[in-house]
Amino acid sequence: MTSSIPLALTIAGTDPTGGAGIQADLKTFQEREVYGMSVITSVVAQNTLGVQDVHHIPLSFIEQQIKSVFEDVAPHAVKTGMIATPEMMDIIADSLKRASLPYVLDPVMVAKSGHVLMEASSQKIIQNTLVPLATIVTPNIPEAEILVNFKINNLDDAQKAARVLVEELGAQAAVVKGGHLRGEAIDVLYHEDSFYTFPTARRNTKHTHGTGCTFSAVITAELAKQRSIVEAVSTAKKYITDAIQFPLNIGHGNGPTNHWGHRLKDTPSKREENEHV
Ligand SMILES: Nc1ncnc2c1ncn2[C@@H]1O[C@H](COP(=O)(O)OP(=O)(O)OP(=O)(O)O)[C@@H](O)[C@H]1O
Ligand SMILES: Cc1ncc(CO)c(N)n1
Repeated sequence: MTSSIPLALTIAGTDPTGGAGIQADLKTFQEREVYGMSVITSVVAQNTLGVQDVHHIPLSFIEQQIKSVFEDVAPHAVKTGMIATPEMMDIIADSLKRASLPYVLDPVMVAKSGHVLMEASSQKIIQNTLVPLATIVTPNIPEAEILVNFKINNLDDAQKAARVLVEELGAQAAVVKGGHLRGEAIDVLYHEDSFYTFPTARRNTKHTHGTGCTFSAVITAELAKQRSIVEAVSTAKKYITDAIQFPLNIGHGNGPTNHWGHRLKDTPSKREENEHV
């Protein structure tokens, strides 16, 4: 039975402190009023200070989780986050090919803390298996550099990378996120022969754990509602800006963003409180 309620699925790793991975995705789906579902690839012992340990879920069990979801509650859009090994990529690619639905690929490689979340041997595999299936791929600057194989030092390079991801590597659209460049936080989208830029002021904060997961989860939620790619990226940029703007100050390190930040921007006292943070 097909549902009129938008349904989104995330296939990713976990963050027990709730700022990144599956937990961030589900919070984001909920805030965007989309019913959220999740398939876990790796259980990660991590917090705002870093990654302490990783336990990979056996391949057959990842496959079974995906089967359980699709046999009962077929999603309208899916995203993938942390996929650590080439073998996991292969089985996920097979499932996505069978399902044929909007697919957001967040090519998670390294956590903000510097911990590697994707085996080096997977970096080439992701290029050949998952990028060509993506409705949109959402790398940060270091991830884009690995995928396109050149350095990105400025906006021009980011645009060039977004175009390569589409025209040479086969994604339908690509947004290169500017969180790691200097100056304004500018994201660059390339889709249907056109560039779109989404600039915001860079917030001087250390609480950016899980920004990429949250950003791609919004895009997934919006695609589940059948919004266009440009509209979905624009909504994601606004949502993550609000989530960074109203920090929660949780944890001893790089804390999570505020997934309900978008609800606070119309509250004058909250806005003033955060104006100078
Ligand atoms: N300091 C900041 N101020 C404003 N916007 C930011 C800042 N840092 C990141 N962003 C925005 O957050 C979104 C995610 O970008 P970013 O490059 O941080 O992703 P990421 O590195 O994949 O995140 P993570 O690995 O922590 O999940 C983008 O829209 C980016 O422009
Ligand atoms: C599980 C997971 N996915 C993605 C990231 C990147 O933010 C993270 N830290 N942990």
